[in-house]
Amino acid sequence: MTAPAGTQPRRAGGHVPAAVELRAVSRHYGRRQARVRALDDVTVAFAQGSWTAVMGPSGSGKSTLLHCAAGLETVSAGQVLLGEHDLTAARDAELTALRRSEIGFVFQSFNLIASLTAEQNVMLPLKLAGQRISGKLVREVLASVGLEQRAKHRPRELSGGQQQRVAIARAMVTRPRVLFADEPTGALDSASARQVLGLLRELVSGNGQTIVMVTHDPAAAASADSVLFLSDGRIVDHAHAPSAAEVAARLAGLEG
Ligand SMILES: Nc1ncnc2c1ncn2[C@@H]1O[C@H](COP(=O)(O)OP(=O)(O)OP(=O)(O)O)[C@@H](O)[C@H]1O
Repeated sequence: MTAPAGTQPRRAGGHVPAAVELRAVSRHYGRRQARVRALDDVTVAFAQGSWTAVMGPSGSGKSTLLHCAAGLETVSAGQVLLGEHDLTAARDAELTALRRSEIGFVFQSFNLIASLTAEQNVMLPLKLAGQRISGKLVREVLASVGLEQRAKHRPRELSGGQQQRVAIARAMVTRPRVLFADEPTGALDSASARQVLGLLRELVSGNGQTIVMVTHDPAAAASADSVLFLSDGRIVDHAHAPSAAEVAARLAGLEG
């Protein structure tokens, strides 16, 4: 199915290129009777500088979509394009390099390394990518998430919201083309969640960052520019700038 045009907004002066695009992507698990079609012929383009939330009932394929788009999972059919790179045609070494330089990933459970300080966690992707580590850049990225005073703190010395902001700084330090977020506010209280969503908004509006975010929370989804709804591995609905109440109503319709 082709996603509605709103997923790939047009702006004055022409067409906004896609940061990441899925073309007729399917992903199956298992064989024969046990076969599950987690994604079923999904075509969607996420425009540069857009923030899209992905919602749907449990098991509808949200995480599978995110993982396939980020090159963390192979697809059974179709193509995933990250800018000019075809992830589905990339060899392992190229895929690893693309994941390190072009993709940022933020998880519900933060996934920070407990023994490292905030700044060491933020440096890690640069180290892994074999890039020069600039202390100035690391300080700037930590400052951009409001944690310049916490550089030397370890994760256990930080609140959940602060840990997630370190995780966002870590994901952003390589200046990725796309930031993928899997339930980034799922483990946070509502005040910390609002702060993290405010930070994501700044990244999109201030830096033109592209964000694709899976969430179960209608309020979080309503913070994005648009919301895609999945059901049984297919895109079944799309809303542009909906309110949290509209998101909740559409989701209830799918879960019904
Ligand atoms: N490794 C796997 N092996 C077999 N089936 C899988 C695997 N991963 C996911 N699935 C199945 O694929 C379907 C989609 O799963 P996915 O995790 O993408 O859904 P989701 O919408 O993210 O769900 P939730 O909201 O519960 O996290 C489900 O039926 C799930 O059981």
